[in-house]
Amino acid sequence: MRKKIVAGNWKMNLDYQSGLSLFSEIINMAKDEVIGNQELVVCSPFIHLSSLGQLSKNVANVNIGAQNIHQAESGAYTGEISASQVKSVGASHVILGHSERRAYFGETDALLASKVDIALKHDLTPIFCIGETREERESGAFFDVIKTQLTDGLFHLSKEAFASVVLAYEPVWAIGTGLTASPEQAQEVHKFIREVLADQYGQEIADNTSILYGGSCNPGNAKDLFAQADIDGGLIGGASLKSRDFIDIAKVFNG
Ligand SMILES: O=C(CO)COP(=O)(O)O
Repeated sequence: MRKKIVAGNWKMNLDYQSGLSLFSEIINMAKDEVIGNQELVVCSPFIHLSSLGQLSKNVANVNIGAQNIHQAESGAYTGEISASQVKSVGASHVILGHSERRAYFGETDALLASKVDIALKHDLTPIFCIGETREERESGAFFDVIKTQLTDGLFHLSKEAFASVVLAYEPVWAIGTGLTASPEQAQEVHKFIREVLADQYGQEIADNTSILYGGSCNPGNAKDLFAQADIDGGLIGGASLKSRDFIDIAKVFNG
């Protein structure tokens, strides 16, 4: 059975104290209310990570992650943060390939491939994001776009290395727009992704890879999305900034 995961992406929100308060609420609610085998991951800004690492030390079902890392080991890269640095404060995950990083920071598939490598080297689980723009959806090119993102960003990995990767399908047109992919639209792409994985790495890897959906996911639509055969959880933006909403989304997997 592949892992069910609900990950929050706080993006560039929350000052230090507000982040700590939100995270404290999340772990308290998770202890009382999240009773299945699902895993929660909170991907905060770098400034919070060390403190969240302390707060979540003994909380089995809540992990923390970064939203980016640099591709080099260390060195003269002013303003950047390395994989080993985020690992050292307790992060277990890192979001890579988010469409905002691709669009606003020029992150290419080739750059992302090297970020994936350094993440895995430091035992960080990449939550690797893929997804098409509105134009690519409307032109019908989206299957090709997604296959290229997978191929160029990830398929240099060995089967053993790929087994540690989590995927997130985030159609760009659904991010922060309130416009969610329908469960059927999302399932169609998730199923396609799993077929591409099976071609590349075999059926067992394809069956064991968690593929999350992201894009205006909220407590109102999570149940129908997560009920789809190939959707294994969510990568949540706006709704992860409210403890009640984030926990309610995670509770869909309580069973
Ligand atoms: O980008 C996202 C998560 O990484 C999705 O953001 P929203 O849930 O705010 O649409």
